[in-house]
Amino acid sequence: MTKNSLTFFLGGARSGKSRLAQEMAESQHGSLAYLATGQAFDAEMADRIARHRTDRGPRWRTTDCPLDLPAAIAREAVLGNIVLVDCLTLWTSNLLLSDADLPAAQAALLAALAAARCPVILISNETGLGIVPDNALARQFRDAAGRLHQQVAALADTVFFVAAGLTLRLK
Ligand SMILES: Nc1nc2c(ncn2[C@@H]2O[C@H](COP(=O)(O)OP(=O)(O)OP(=O)(O)O)[C@@H](O)[C@H]2O)c(=O)[nH]1
Repeated sequence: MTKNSLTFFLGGARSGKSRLAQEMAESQHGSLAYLATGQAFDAEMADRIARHRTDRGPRWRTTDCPLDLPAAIAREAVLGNIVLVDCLTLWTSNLLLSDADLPAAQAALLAALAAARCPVILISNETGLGIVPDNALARQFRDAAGRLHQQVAALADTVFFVAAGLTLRLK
């Protein structure tokens, strides 16, 4: 990982991608910034978030950014921290559910990533491998996530696909 490298971990739910991404960040010297897009809408998610916080330990500083992820990346980049974004999937779904301008938000994210002068590691769920969802919102989500993944992967220096705790290097 170089000073301003961009690394992208893409994989299924519970594939191990968060652990692998965290280990990569923790192997570096420097301050660690965790940008969380998840929101505790119910007790199960609150519980999961609490466990993740404990597992990450005191070296990490966490910022919640369910919507304004590009600004959060820009702030951390100024500080020169190692930035881990978990995850683009929930960010996309948060934007869709809040009726935000998705193409504009995605363009702002790509601009923030291109401008960042610090190592950034991004995590996202590959949700596009199943059959066509039968509701319109799910299809909109799947298409938006797929398009974003292509753009992030094009910008990234390194891209891993994660399955069963193992990585396949795509780029
Ligand atoms: N708000 C908030 N969300 C968090 C925090 N820690 C983790 N999360 C969210 O938890 C989610 C990841 O957790 P899981 O759903 O258990 O992981 P997963 O991606 O399915 O599983 P793996 O592939 O094994 O990483 C991400 O969407 C994060 O945003 C936190 O401190 N605050």
